Amino acid sequence: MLPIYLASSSPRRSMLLEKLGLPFTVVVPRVEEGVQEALPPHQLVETLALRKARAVAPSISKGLVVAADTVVVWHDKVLGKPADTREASEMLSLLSGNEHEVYTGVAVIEKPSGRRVVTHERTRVKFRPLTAEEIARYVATGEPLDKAGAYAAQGLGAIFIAGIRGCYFNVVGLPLARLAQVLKEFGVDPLEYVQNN
Ligand SMILES: Cc1cn([C@H]2C[C@H](O)[C@@H](COP(=O)(O)OP(=O)(O)OP(=O)(O)O)O2)c(=O)[nH]c1=O
Repeated sequence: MLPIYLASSSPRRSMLLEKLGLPFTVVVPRVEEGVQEALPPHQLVETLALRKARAVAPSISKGLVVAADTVVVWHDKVLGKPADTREASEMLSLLSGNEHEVYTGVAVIEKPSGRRVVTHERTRVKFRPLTAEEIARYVATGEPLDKAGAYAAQGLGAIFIAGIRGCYFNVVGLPLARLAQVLKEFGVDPLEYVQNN
């Protein structure tokens, strides 16, 4: 099986990829994540995911480089990671009582061939109405600050979620079912690996 390299600094993405049971190595990509507002969200996350995979690919001689990027979208407004606590509060006020979309782009580059697959997954998340006090208390925990849309579905942010339509793992940062389909295109099958190892 081709060795897998996860081009990500996100501990969440590592934990999610571990669920597939495949061995992998983390390589932190050095990229600028400037949000290009002009692109539609699915193109934006695919572009950013590919940029991360490309940043790592030159240092790999043989294997698959996997990268991802996640944004929250509310009414055509792309919400990345909040710059500070004020922006985190603003984002949560927008999401309060509404349904939003979470897009994660996934890029896989095969080395040495350079063959690549880039795709994305979209999940709809409905928030219950939040009070100003709840938002203030949640922001004070620090949890929202390094998360797209200023919440963590896998953390305390779970108490805001009234419902999810689509892949939950996509919300946390890596759409596992979609990724497994892409890995299969490169001859990597988690079920086959588990059976043989
Ligand atoms: C919506 C949501 C996002 N997030 C996280 C996933 C991503 O880590 C982060 C979005 O930022 P990203 O820029 O996608 O990723 P990152 O900078 O954390 O890591 P890297 O680029 O090195 O791979 O938001 C959650 O953990 N839970 C959630 O519910």
